[in-house]
Amino acid sequence: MTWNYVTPGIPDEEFVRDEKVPMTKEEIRSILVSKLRLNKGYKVVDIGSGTGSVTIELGLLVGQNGKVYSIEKDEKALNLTRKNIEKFGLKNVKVIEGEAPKALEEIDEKVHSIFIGGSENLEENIEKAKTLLLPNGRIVIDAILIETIARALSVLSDFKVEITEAIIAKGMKTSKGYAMLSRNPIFIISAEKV
Ligand SMILES: C[S@@+](CC[C@H](N)C(=O)[O-])C[C@H]1O[C@@H](n2cnc3c(N)ncnc32)[C@H](O)[C@@H]1O
Repeated sequence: MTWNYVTPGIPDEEFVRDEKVPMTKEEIRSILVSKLRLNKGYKVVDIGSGTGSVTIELGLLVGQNGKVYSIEKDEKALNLTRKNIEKFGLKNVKVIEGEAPKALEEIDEKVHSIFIGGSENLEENIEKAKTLLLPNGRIVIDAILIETIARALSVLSDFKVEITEAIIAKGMKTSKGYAMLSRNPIFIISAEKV
């Protein structure tokens, strides 16, 4: 299927995937993208792009005058990010190969929002991300571990913070009807520069 929409929450099956590379699921992507508060022409960063699913959502939303910097350190994941960028025909993404925060040094302009989906070097990444943000810029982090919330909060005292827990269940058709299957709860930390 060709994807002709800018609505967030692209179905998971639209992406080129590999079971060894974890992907942020479509409902979670919808929430976190809304927390990034985007507009056409915005410049955004995806730290730990994995399959590239968030990068693709961001690229479609900011449009051709916007820009997405997509950072990934793992070769297999990078390969998937590139394949998905190609599949969705995006021309507004710059893929940066390497580990943040060092890889963030390749970004030579201020940005509106930064998404952190990879938790390695989290505190350092948040500190570096702060220096790249425009006024009222936002940092959004998604996490599986409750410890990640504490780590993020330890370096966000100068930001206005909101924490959301998303608990999603999906219907699975059985012979008797739909049974709801729960997925892992995900924490979404949204922080705004004040
Ligand atoms: C949970 S996955 C991200 C999933 C991604 N949002 C998606 O939908 O496919 C986390 C990714 O972040 C990467 N990562 C973790 N810490 C990183 C860092 N400091 N710099 C660059 N990549 C990082 C990992 O290699 C992994 O691919």
